[in-house]
Amino acid sequence: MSNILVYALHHEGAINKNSLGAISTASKLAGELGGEAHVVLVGEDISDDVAGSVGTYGAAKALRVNAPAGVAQPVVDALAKVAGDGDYAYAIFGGGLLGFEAGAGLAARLGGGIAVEITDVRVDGGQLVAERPVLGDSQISEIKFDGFGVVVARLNAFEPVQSGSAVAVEDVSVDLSDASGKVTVVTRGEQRGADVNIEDAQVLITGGRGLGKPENFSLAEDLAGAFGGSAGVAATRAAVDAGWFPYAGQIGQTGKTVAPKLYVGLGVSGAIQHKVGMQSSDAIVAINKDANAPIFEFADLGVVGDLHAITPALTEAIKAKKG
Ligand SMILES: Cc1cc2nc3c(=O)[nH]c(=O)nc-3n(C[C@H](O)[C@H](O)[C@H](O)COP(=O)(O)OP(=O)(O)OC[C@H]3O[C@@H](n4cnc5c(N)ncnc54)[C@H](O)[C@@H]3O)c2cc1C
Repeated sequence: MSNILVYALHHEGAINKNSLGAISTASKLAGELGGEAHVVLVGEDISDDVAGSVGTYGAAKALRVNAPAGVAQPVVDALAKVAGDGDYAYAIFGGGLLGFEAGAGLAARLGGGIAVEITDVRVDGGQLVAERPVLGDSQISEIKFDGFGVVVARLNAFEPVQSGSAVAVEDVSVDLSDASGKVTVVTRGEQRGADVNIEDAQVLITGGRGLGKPENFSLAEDLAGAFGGSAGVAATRAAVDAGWFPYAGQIGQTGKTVAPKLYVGLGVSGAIQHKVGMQSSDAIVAINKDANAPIFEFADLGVVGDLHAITPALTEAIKAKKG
């Protein structure tokens, strides 16, 4: 039997969407391996409702560890303890910086292997095979583990799928290592003070340097507003570096990876470092005045023209269509 451990990140009573995706994926894979997905939650005030809710995404067990949240070392201690007490072959993390840190620590602690930025995992010959895009996402490498395997997903790679019902919560007592007390979370908040969540948006309007000035992000906001609730606004690094938009909303190699149903680029050239963060979008629309802009090479629909004229007209058209 091969059970799979999952680390679930939570904040203010909600489990992180990427963690929910990891739970759903782990539960499906564990089923194929003849095992179960067991979820570890680390924190000081996790309610029964929050912890037990992991069962609704397929987990067979919710294991709650009373330890500081938000830093890697207590997570490593917690997962290593649970892994040592049970029959586990793999651990899956939903992505993000804490997942990288804790995943690497866990692999080192258990003498296992780690694969990061994973976009898919399957069972083959009774073991997990993880897929990792390489060379600017132009190729896929396949990774198998010799011993305990830690899989850290790329953000938004694993979709949360509801299945099952809430489970009883088991409290696990963990002796924290000395290193666990060496780092304390002082405060939490978005970098540069912005509250921008681009990963959950179904429609993302992305502003690039072609917007010309920060005030013109209102064009992107108006268009997102016309689409409605699930739409958001994001930016290229050029726009972020210019101080036009918060870093939390940056798509790309040094920003976030997104996969909305619809991506609309306003004055975005489509540099490779931007492309790697948005190329998994279901549909890509680009408005750019330069017919040779690289974004037209991978856009599903390209509009060559001045965004200042086209975007307000598009916003009105969407509003009219939506009534
Ligand atoms: C190590 C490294 C990491 C990086 N990481 C990232 C990253 O995470 N994310 C990221 O986005 N970039 C990243 N970059 C930067 C990247 O290489 C590009 O410089 C950046 O993506 C360009 O942003 P842009 O498309 O907004 O600007 P530009 O490349 O300047 O493009 C602006 C576009 O707007 C068009 N335009 C201008 N005026 C109009 C108009 N009136 N109407 C319509 N179109 C118009 C132009 O034709 C042009 O194509 C990184 C670079 C490096 C070296």
